Amino acid sequence: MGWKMNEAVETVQAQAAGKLYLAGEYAVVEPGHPAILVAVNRTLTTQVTGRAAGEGSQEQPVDAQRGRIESEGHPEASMSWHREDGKLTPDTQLGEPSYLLAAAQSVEELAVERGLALRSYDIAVSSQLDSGSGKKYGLGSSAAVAVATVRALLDWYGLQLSPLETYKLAYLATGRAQSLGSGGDLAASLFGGCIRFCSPDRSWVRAQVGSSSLSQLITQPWPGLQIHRLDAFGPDSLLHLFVGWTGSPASTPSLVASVKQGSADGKSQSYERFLAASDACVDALAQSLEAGQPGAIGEHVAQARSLLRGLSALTDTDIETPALRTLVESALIRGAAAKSSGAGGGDCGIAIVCDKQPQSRAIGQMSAIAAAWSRAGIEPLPLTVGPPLAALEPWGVGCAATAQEEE
Ligand SMILES: Nc1ncnc2c1ncn2[C@@H]1O[C@H](COP(=O)(O)OP(=O)(O)OP(=O)(O)O)[C@@H](O)[C@H]1O
Ligand SMILES: C[C@@](O)(CCOP(=O)(O)O)CC(=O)O
Repeated sequence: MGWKMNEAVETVQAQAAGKLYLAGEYAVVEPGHPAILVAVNRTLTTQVTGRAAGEGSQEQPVDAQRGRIESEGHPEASMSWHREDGKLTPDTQLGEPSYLLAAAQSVEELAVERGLALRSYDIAVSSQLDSGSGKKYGLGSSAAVAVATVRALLDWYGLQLSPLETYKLAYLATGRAQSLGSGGDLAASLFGGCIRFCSPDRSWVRAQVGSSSLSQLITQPWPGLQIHRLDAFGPDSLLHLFVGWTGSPASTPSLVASVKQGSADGKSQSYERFLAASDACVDALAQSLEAGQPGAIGEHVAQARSLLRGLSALTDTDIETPALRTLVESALIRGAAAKSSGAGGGDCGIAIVCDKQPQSRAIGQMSAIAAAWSRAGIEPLPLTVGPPLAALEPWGVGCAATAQEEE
């Protein structure tokens, strides 16, 4: 992030990373249940540029302010805006709720609470998370657009929030556009690297929204929410993440809704068993990732896969599609740990390979997996785990007692 001065037109920009789930999918939607996520080394950038003199200039009174929001490849989220009663409002009604708009409106609401004058500006979003030719990879583009836009506009208005407060603001913003996800995607996108994440109690958060200001809400502890850094996939790590794309996009909200519905009807005991087993599996995997133990990593990734297959059968939801199964099995027979990533139903699968020594056998193993995937119509994506982007407490001994946000 930074300021560029250009004849009184100010520009500020912020980036957010794409994400992938390694384990704990679906369980993490329930408050307090953990998942492991990584940020990838591809980002989305939001740029905010002040309007020069003329119509909609930032010097004009609030109600005369105007701007344009443009996201490359996303006409549904691009719009011209004006103000109604001070609120940033699209000139024409949008066909669907917009994460980008919700992010901008949330930061402005905070700015007003903190007594700042609203200004007018244009927003431009560019992304490395879609292919540009309409391909959707499942790298968390909606979370990244929310995080990058919140960060850029906070900077634009000179509002200084901690990373955790910024996370909460992005979570509240996305809740205005969609209300089913865990918020793990936002955490990976904002904090970068590899994290262990437990979702906040969404109904508690929702109940606070009416009665607390944004300022109060983002500074309060949130029950259930835990975000810790995992020391895995760093520059000296022997672990490598490998990602394949099945070529078919999936709708996370409808898969999550299907699992919710399927786990409700008289199946609560089996679902509770799934949650408990997932918690144990995620924490065992977190430990083995931090310790860099290939055998244990393989065992726990296999267990996470098998738990998802059980959930799939329990709830009649197609999580590991035939293409994902091919992706996983062709990585397994080449010695990697592998499973679907995220909600499944398409999108991406992951494989983890481990060098015996730095740069030893993994390169050959990875090219064998890439070749097998390509032959099977799976596209290997040239991704690695991205660097940490904001400071976080490490996970580890005693972490349950130091959970950041338990009341
Ligand atoms: N670059 C972007 N700019 C503006 N809006 C975006 C952008 N990317 C995604 N969105 C919005 O987010 C919503 C969901 O997008 P999409 O299904 O592609 O991704 P996603 O939620 O990130 O899914 P996944 O987590 O599987 O990647 C859509 O309404 C879309 O308009
Ligand atoms: C199924 C779920 O646990 C993971 C979804 O991951 P993805 O967006 O499909 O990569 C949902 C969530 O955590 O919001």
